[in-house]
Amino acid sequence: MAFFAHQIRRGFSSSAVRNVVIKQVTIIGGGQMGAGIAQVAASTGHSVTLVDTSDDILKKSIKTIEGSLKRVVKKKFADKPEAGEEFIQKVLKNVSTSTDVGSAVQGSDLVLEAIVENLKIKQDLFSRLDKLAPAHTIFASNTSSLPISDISSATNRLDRFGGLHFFNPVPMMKLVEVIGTSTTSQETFDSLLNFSKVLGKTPVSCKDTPGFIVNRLFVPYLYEAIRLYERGHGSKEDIDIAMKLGVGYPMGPFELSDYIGLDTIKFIMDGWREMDPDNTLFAPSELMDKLVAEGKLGKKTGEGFYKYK
Ligand SMILES: CC(=O)CC(=O)SCCNC(=O)CCNC(=O)[C@H](O)C(C)(C)COP(=O)(O)OP(=O)(O)OC[C@H]1O[C@@H](n2cnc3c(N)ncnc32)[C@H](O)[C@@H]1OP(=O)(O)O
Ligand SMILES: NC(=O)C1=CN([C@@H]2O[C@H](COP(=O)(O)OP(=O)(O)OC[C@H]3O[C@@H](n4cnc5c(N)ncnc54)[C@H](O)[C@@H]3O)[C@@H](O)[C@H]2O)C=CC1
Repeated sequence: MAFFAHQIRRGFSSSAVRNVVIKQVTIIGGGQMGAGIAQVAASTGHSVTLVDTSDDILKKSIKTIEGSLKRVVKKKFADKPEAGEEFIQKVLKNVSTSTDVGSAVQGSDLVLEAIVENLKIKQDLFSRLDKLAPAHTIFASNTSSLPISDISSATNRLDRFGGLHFFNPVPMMKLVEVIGTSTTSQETFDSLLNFSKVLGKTPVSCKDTPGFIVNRLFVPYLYEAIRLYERGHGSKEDIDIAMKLGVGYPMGPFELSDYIGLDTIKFIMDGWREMDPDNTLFAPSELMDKLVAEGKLGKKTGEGFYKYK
């Protein structure tokens, strides 16, 4: 009886496949997160295809991966620079790029999406991919805030769809949140959990609730720091120093907001406010709205709360 209940909870269906050992990975979106995940997957021996909308963006993604790998080997192969260079070349060989999602998903065991944080765009992508990818392929989203079940509803593979939420910078951050919806099969969930471990990360299991574990606690904190500054209760610099030295956070909330991207953070909060308008934790910030409207999105555009030039 317990086993049966368990099967229902995870939406075990006749179309469910066995535990998939993930070897070939397609990552859609070659921005900060997609490039980082591609790097870590390729470094752990996976064959990776990175997809974005133009070759220019993909060239930038590969440059980012190369730069990040150089930082990794500087530490890991400090006394053996030749072995370090060999490692970089081996990892880069595991990554190919494409602007054609149709061909990129052929033979793929896992399609992991890390494109813009917008439900409609993610749904459109997965709806197309559902028709193009092999039957056994697992789909996962790296969304920061959107319900996985809303994204997966655009497909016919509800049992083979879950969330894999990585943290920025991916090569450094050890956590992965693994999200199962009420229809994710146990096999799919286990495959995603195992994949995270093979990447050298520590997975935690999350319910499909807004912001999962980390962002539900973390994004309201970032917004409260901004509102505190707007109320004139502290300078950006002092708030950053206070949170670094007072509670040992490696970055202050303004530095970290710029690092993540103000568009991503604002999108998360706007979505939650729409769902729960009376929750004061989700109150907006005029300054955040203004900076995003001006295209000052943080480090990636050269300016956010601070300037980077
Ligand atoms: C929005 C969401 O949905 C979820 C999120 O991601 S929320 C954001 C979560 N992330 C955080 O909270 C990040 C907080 N910051 C940190 O942990 C640290 O500041 C950090 C890991 C980013 C950098 O570490 P640091 O010691 O403070 O600074 P830094 O001197 O730049 O880096 C030290 C070493 O780390 C490594 N490193 C840092 N970033 C790296 C990267 N992107 N790739 C590879 N190696 C990197 C390098 O070895 C680097 O040495 P070099 O500078 O000599 O190359
Ligand atoms: N920035 C962060 O700290 C974190 C972000 N995330 C989530 O990861 C996702 C990506 O975020 P970032 O990498 O920061 O964004 P980004 O803006 O750096 O990169 C997004 C990339 O997706 C590409 N793209 C957009 N639409 C596409 C499509 N239809 N097909 C192919 N490529 C497409 C863009 O060209 C861009 O290169 C978002 O869902 C975000 O919420 C998750 C964890 C942390």
